[in-house]
Amino acid sequence: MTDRVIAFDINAARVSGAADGVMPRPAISPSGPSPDQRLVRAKARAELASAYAGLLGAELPASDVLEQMLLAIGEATESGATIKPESIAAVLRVAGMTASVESIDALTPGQWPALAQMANGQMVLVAAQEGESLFIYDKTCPDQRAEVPLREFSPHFSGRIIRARTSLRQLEERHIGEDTKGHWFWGAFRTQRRAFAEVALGSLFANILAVAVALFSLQVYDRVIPHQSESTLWVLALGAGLALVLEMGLKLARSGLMDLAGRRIELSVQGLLMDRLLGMKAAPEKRAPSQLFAAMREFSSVREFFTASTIGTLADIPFLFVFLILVASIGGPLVFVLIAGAVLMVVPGMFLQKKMVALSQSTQGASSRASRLLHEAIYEHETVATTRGADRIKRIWEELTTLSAVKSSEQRKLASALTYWAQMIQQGTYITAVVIGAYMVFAGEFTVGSIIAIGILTSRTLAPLTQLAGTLARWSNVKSALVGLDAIAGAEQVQSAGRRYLRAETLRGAFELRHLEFRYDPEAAPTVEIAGLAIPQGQRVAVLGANGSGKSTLLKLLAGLYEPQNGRLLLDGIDIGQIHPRDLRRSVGYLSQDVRLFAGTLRDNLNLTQLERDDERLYAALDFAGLGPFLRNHPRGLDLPIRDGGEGLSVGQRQSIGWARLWLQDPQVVILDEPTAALDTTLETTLVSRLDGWLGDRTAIIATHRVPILSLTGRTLILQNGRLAVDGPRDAVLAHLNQAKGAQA
Ligand SMILES: Nc1ncnc2c1ncn2[C@@H]1O[C@H](COP(=O)(O)OP(=O)(O)OP(=O)(O)O)[C@@H](O)[C@H]1O
Repeated sequence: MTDRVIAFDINAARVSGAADGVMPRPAISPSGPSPDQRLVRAKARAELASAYAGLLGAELPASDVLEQMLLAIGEATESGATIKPESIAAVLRVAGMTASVESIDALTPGQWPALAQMANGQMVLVAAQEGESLFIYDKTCPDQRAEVPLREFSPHFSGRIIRARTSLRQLEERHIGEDTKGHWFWGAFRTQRRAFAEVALGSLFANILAVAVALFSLQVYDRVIPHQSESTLWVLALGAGLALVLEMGLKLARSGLMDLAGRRIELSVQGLLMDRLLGMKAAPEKRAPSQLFAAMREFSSVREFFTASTIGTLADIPFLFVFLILVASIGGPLVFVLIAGAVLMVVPGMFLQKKMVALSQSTQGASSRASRLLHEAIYEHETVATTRGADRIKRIWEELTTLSAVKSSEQRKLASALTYWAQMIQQGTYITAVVIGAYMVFAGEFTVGSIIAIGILTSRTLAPLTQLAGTLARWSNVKSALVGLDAIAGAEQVQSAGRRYLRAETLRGAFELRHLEFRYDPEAAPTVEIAGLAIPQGQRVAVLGANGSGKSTLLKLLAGLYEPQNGRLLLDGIDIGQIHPRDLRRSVGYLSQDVRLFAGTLRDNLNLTQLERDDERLYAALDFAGLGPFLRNHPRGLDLPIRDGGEGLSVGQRQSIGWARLWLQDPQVVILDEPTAALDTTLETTLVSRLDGWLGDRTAIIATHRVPILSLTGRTLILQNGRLAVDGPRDAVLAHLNQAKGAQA
């Protein structure tokens, strides 16, 4: 009986046998499971979670789960614990499902499929329960299911299960097939519908209470004063005072609610914008980085607009009608004076919207260029100083700041004019209403109390419109900021929403190019144009060519960073665009000509995936790249600070960091752009001697001008103006080149 249950553990053991490509980790503590064992368990659990997601119709490859699990292992290593079911539930939630850990008292068919935790900590995937049997996922069985009697299962069951369900959003995406989230910005408001409904309700009551002061005056002037009734006066005053306190309480609650909703919207929108920015397809011909930078910065104007005070103003506007009805009931035709005043207050703001938007676009354009210049002046300070470029920068800076100051002052003037206009009309309406009211008193149609009440109501009715004039002026900033942000939110993504990519756990690395064309400038000749090229799995190819011949561009195409405009690029016989971007990035390593570092520590820069928790592995990577001795002797070692802008190491050291990152990634395909250009000859020779073994049967495509690295390759391609001019075995091509050189000499 126990054997059956232990057989579930065999899943873990079997998976451990398949733990290829994962570096062994040394044990950290003698007690408890070693990191190796944890890794094996994580792998087994990843497989189970993946199989479970599959049962629910979701695509969640084990490799993706494993990456999340490794993060969990890292955290657990520090606390000495192992992976908890909660972490598995969290991974399932990351994949878009709803998942929770539940304790159950009895085994019933409705609970499954679910992951069940056994008393010894193991996990099993229970697919179904029929009669007195459970069907358990077991990949060694022909139909991947093993039947286990309940009485054998129950004694070993811990009572805890992880239950996941497909979320409504996933169902919508799966069956309706369109992006159901709506507009990236306005869609976020939809999620806060409830909060806004509460705000509207609060506004309704606050506005009704606000009427109290007008009614108080009406009663005092018309009833209390003529009858000199002191007690009524105090009762009315008390009632009006109470209404004021209630109104304030309601407004406070309303602003708290709006603040909360605003914060939630901001967090979700900012998160979405960052996701879109990070997931953007590289399209050098379409967007300048400075535009993106400026657009993101302008989000602050959007944020400022949607603060509680603005939304408060907007929320009060619909209740203008409540006041108008009240005015009509007290003052009859006087309501038309108020309506005319209201129209006059907002019309100029509406008409001037276009001009305001144009002005704010100019201001934002100038300030975004100014910030790019500032960026250059700070980060490229040395170049500016040594190339005597300071005068140019200063001139452009002055031009841009003048432009931005003039445009923004025009904008401010217009906004002030609109506000003053609105205030003037508000006062004018008041005077007109009082004058007409006075005539009505003369004619005996009206009381003095009514005039006072109308006066108060006029101010209350038109007050939100005065603020609206200012709000409309600020709205122009938001409108132009949203245009820039739209470009980010709508940018083509590496991973398109709603698309099902081909999942490939590992890629072997056989490339085939057919009539491939790529150009940066749509009007110009192709930068790379290759009629046909096949690189078999495991081949090491050198790409040579003059500066600007298209080597880097070809490499970026092969790495899947750029998309060809024409032709096909196949990896392992599959169009590279079909492969899931995560799988592509996992299996295809790319070392660029210019290795960039990020602000933080050296450790952060090596461990960009956050999957590496083991400093020994980081040192092994640095040893491979030739930086080990330097860093071991350095007082800060892996904590070496990398400054803002990625400074802190020499160019050659940065290239070595690139090598170390590649070693940690351990990909099957390596694409290297001038990978030793910045290294000294000693380090280059050492690295090349290590590389032969490391490259093994990986496919390697290397653009280079250096001879030592050529010795690693067997085939040479020469590019000329983006076209393949020569393709042959290395020695033959080099001999031919030397002959040609000799003939020229
Ligand atoms: N981001 C870009 N936008 C526009 N044109 C580009 C861009 N990158 C490269 N180019 C152009 O494409 C052509 C090929 O450039 P590429 O960097 O691929 O050449 P390369 O062979 O790698 O040169 P090098 O040996 O100098 O590194 C060049 O004429 C270059 O001007």
